Amino acid sequence: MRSVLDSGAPVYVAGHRGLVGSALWRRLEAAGYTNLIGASSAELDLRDRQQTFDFLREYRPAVVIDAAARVGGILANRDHPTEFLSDNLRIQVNLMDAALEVRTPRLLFLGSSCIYPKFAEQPIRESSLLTGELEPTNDAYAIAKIAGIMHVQAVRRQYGLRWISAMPTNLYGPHDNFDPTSSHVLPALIRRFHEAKASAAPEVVLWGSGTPRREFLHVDDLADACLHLLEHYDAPEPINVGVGADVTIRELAELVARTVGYTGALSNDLSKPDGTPRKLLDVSRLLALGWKPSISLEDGVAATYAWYQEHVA
Ligand SMILES: NC(=O)C1=CN([C@@H]2O[C@H](COP(=O)(O)OP(=O)(O)OC[C@H]3O[C@@H](n4cnc5c(N)ncnc54)[C@H](OP(=O)(O)O)[C@@H]3O)[C@@H](O)[C@H]2O)C=CC1
Ligand SMILES: C[C@H]1O[C@H](OP(=O)(O)OP(=O)(O)OC[C@H]2O[C@@H](n3cnc4c(=O)[nH]c(N)nc43)[C@H](O)[C@@H]2O)[C@@H](O)[C@@H](O)C1=O
Repeated sequence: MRSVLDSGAPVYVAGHRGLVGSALWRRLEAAGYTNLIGASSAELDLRDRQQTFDFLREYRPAVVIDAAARVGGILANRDHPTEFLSDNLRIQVNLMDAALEVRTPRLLFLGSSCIYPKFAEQPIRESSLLTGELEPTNDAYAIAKIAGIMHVQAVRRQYGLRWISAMPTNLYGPHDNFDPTSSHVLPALIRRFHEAKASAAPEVVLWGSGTPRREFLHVDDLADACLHLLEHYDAPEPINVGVGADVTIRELAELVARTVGYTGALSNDLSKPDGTPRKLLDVSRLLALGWKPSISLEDGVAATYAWYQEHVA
């Protein structure tokens, strides 16, 4: 019988048109996978239980990667907690219940570093989960993700399926969301500096104080790590995925400004939230599995800016 990780095995990438899903698709294709399955949210709304069960019953994937979610930056999370909770719970519960019914042997659930307490000890180990209060701007989203981790653990315990969870740090790359209000900081700054340069604006405004620290992983490295985990990781605990280093938002802005070629001033809008002061992941468990990132922040920002110029600007 074919192994679930053979290149001919049907692999369903939920959310295959998004930042993460499209990178997974590229990585799986590059690895020779020939039987990839995907559906847009217009074709298959994973919040709809019947549609989700019909889809999984038809395709019976050997591997499911859950990269479908309602995702957004700090303001989208702060202002739409109801949708971030409800949509994400429904998407992941429907997907996992349907995958359980067809006994999908291997499933990777993607969470986020925001599951950890706001003031977790740095770098954040997986064992910090549920040891303190969450960051209020994204607590609803974090609770949905924590429920997903528990869902994976429950299925493993009760049904013996080899499902796993990974917790990526902040991601960026091609096919990101560059919308000025709903996006994450890195694509937001690429757009803002590009537009400021084009209009010769004297200054660019950063949300918040610029002092929070964030860790950024290029999405192609994340996709590579996901494949590595599907091949080498099989345990109930979620596993962190990051680069093991972080920068301040001010430092990130200076890097993006240099990349874009913007030479004006930087100022701060202190009416916007800072969010978590720091969330550097401890990635020692991942490194011990023999994986490491290969794209530096400088190279990744340059490549993402080139992609933005070609596809969005
Ligand atoms: N971006 C980041 O910095 C981080 C992301 N993650 C996690 O990675 C995963 C993917 O995020 P990312 O790629 O950034 O997000 P995107 O917003 O780029 O992509 C999300 C994908 O989910 C699909 N989707 C959303 N709602 C539905 C629905 N109701 N039914 C079916 N499909 C749906 C979308 O489909 P369509 O395009 O067809 O509408 C889209 O392809 C998420 O679980 C997120 O939590 C974790 C850490 C950081
Ligand atoms: C991935 C992660 O993403 C979110 O958490 P976050 O890390 O706080 O995300 P962010 O990228 O939006 O902001 C990072 C920092 O950057 C500052 N900042 C400056 N200027 C802009 C700006 O223009 N846009 C944005 N978005 N932020 C800006 C901003 O004020 C903050 O201090 C959650 O959705 C969470 O749920 C989650 O999982």
